Amino acid sequence: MVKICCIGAGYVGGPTMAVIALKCPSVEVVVVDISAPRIAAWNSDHLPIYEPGLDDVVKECRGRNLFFSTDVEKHVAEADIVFVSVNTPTKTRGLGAGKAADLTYWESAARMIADVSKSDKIVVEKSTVPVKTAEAIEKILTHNSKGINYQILSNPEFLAEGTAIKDLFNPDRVLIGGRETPEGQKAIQALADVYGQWVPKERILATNLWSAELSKLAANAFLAQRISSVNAMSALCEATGADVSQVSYAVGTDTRIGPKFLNASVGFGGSCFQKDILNLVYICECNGLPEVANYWKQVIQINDYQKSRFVNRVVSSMFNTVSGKKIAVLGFAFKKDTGDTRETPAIDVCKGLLGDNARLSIYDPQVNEDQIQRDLTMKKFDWDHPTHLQPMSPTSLKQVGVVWDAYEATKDAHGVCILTEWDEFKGLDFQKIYDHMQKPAFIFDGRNIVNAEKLREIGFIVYSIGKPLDKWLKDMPAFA
Ligand SMILES: NC(=O)C1=CN([C@@H]2O[C@H](COP(=O)(O)OP(=O)(O)OC[C@H]3O[C@@H](n4cnc5c(N)ncnc54)[C@H](O)[C@@H]3O)[C@@H](O)[C@H]2O)C=CC1
Ligand SMILES: O=C(O)[C@H]1O[C@H](OP(=O)(O)OP(=O)(O)OC[C@H]2O[C@@H](n3ccc(=O)[nH]c3=O)[C@H](O)[C@@H]2O)[C@H](O)[C@@H](O)[C@@H]1O
Repeated sequence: MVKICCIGAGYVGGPTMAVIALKCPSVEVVVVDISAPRIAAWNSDHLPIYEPGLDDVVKECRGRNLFFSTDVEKHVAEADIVFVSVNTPTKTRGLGAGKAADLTYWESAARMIADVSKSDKIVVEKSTVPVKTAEAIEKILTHNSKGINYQILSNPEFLAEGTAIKDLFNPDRVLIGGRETPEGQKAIQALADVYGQWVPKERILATNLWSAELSKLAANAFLAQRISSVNAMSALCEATGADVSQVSYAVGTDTRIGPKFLNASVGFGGSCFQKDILNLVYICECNGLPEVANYWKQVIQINDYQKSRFVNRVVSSMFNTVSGKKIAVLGFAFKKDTGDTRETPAIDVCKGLLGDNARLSIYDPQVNEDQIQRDLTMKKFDWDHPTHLQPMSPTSLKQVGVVWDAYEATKDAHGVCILTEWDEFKGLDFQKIYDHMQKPAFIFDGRNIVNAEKLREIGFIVYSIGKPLDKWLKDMPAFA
C-alpha cells in the first residue's frame, strides 16, 4: 500500500488529502500538523475550515484510509510520498521584508524529513514557493541524507476556496514538475499514478521543476491582473457613465479573453494573490528585472487603490465624514462560501472607516467576532503564520460590534457596505432595512449584488462599483 503523509493540515493540505484518500482507497493518507487544536478539529464533527462538500468527503474516508495526527515524525518516517503544505508567508523583517517568501516553515519541515527518514522518499512541494526552492530543499535533504534517495517534485495547488472540493474533483490541470533524470521522471510517474485514479491523463502535465514552481506564481498573477484590470476600468466607468458589468461582458465574449474572473469588486483578497505577486516582484528584482517587477507591482497598487477608492466614496457621500456614524458591514470573508478572512478587502475598508472614526456593526455568516477583532488589530502579514505562533491580539476595538444577523447590523445605521457577495444578502428585505435606518440611507455595494434601481425606488442612495453614479454621488467629490 502506498503511504502518503502531508505536512500541514490547512486549507490546502486538508481538502487535497481528503480527496486523494476518497479517490484512491488503496492509498493510506495521513495529514500531520504541529497545531494540536487544528488536528483535533479535523478529527471532530466541526472541521477547522468551512468548505462546501468537505464534510462528506472527510466522513467517508476518515478512519478508513484518511488520518489526522500530530505525530509528525512517525508518519513522515513511514511515508513513501511526503507532501509539504505549510505556510509560506511574506517576510516581515530582514532581507526582502514585505515581499520575499518566508521559508522558515518549509525549511524546518525539510530538516525534519531529513532527520527522521529511514527509507527513500518523494518530497512534494504543495505550498506555493519561490522559483528554485526545490534546489534549496534538495540541498537540505541531500546534505543530511544518510544514503537515502530523495526526489523533489513541485506539484502546486490551483484550488480556489469555496469551490475546493469541486476543483479537486475536476481540476483544469494537475501540474507536476520534476528533475529531468530517469529517477525524476519515475517520481513524476508515481505521483501521476495517484492523480490518474480520477484525473484524465491529458490533464496531468509534466514539466521541469522551475516551470512548475513559476507557473503557480504566474497563474495567480494573471488571475489577479484580470481583477485589477477590470477594477481599473470600474473607476473609468464611474467617471464616464459606462457600466462595468456591460463592459466586462462585452470584453469577455471575445473568446481570446473569456468571460471568467472579470467581476469588478472592492478589491481582491485571500491568502495568496498579494503574497504570491509580492514574491514574484521580489524574484524579478533579484534577477535584475526591475521593469518586470514594476509591471506586476501595479496589480497590487490598483488593488490598494480600489479599496481606498471605496472608502473615499463612503466618506465623501456621507457629507465628508463618518465620525460617530454607525456603518453596517455586510460580509467580512474575502469571498462567499468561505469563513476565511486572510487579506480580505474588508480589513482595509473597515480600517479606513475606523480611521474616520466610524462605528462599525459587522455581520458575516461564517466569521466570528474573535476572528474579526484579531484581523482588525493584527499587523500586516502576521496572520500567515501557524495560529499558535501568531501574536495574541491586543484589546478589542470598542468601535466595532459583531452581530449574527444582517437586520441587527443595519438597524439605526447611516450606511451599509456590502463587502462579500454572500447569496443571502441578495435576498434581504431591503424595505425593512431602509425603514430601520437613519435617513438619508446609503448602500455601498462593493460586490455589485444588489439591484440598485429597486433600492433607489425604496429610497436608498446607492453606490455600486463601476456603475453609473447616483445623482447624489455625482455631486460629491470622490477624493475629498
Ligand atoms: N489557501 C489556498 O487556497 C491555497 C494555498 N496555497 C498555498 O499552500 C500553502 C498552504 O496554504 P494554506 O493551506 O492556506 O495554509 P494554512 O495556514 O491553512 O495551513 C498551513 C498549516 O501548516 C502547519 N505547519 C506549519 N509549519 C509546520 C511544520 N513545520 N510541521 C507541521 N505543520 C506545520 C500550520 O500549523 C498550518 O496548519 C501556502 O504556501 C499557500 O500559498 C496554494 C493554493 C491554494
Ligand atoms: O493560490 C491560491 O491561493 C488560489 O488563489 C485563488 O483562489 P482563492 O484566493 O481561493 O479565490 P478566488 O476565487 O481566486 O478569489 C480571490 C479574490 O478575488 C476576488 N475576485 C474574484 C473574481 C473576480 O472576477 N473578481 C474578484 O474580485 C474574490 O472576491 C476574492 O477576494 C485562485 O483562484 C486559485 O486558483 C489559487 O489556487
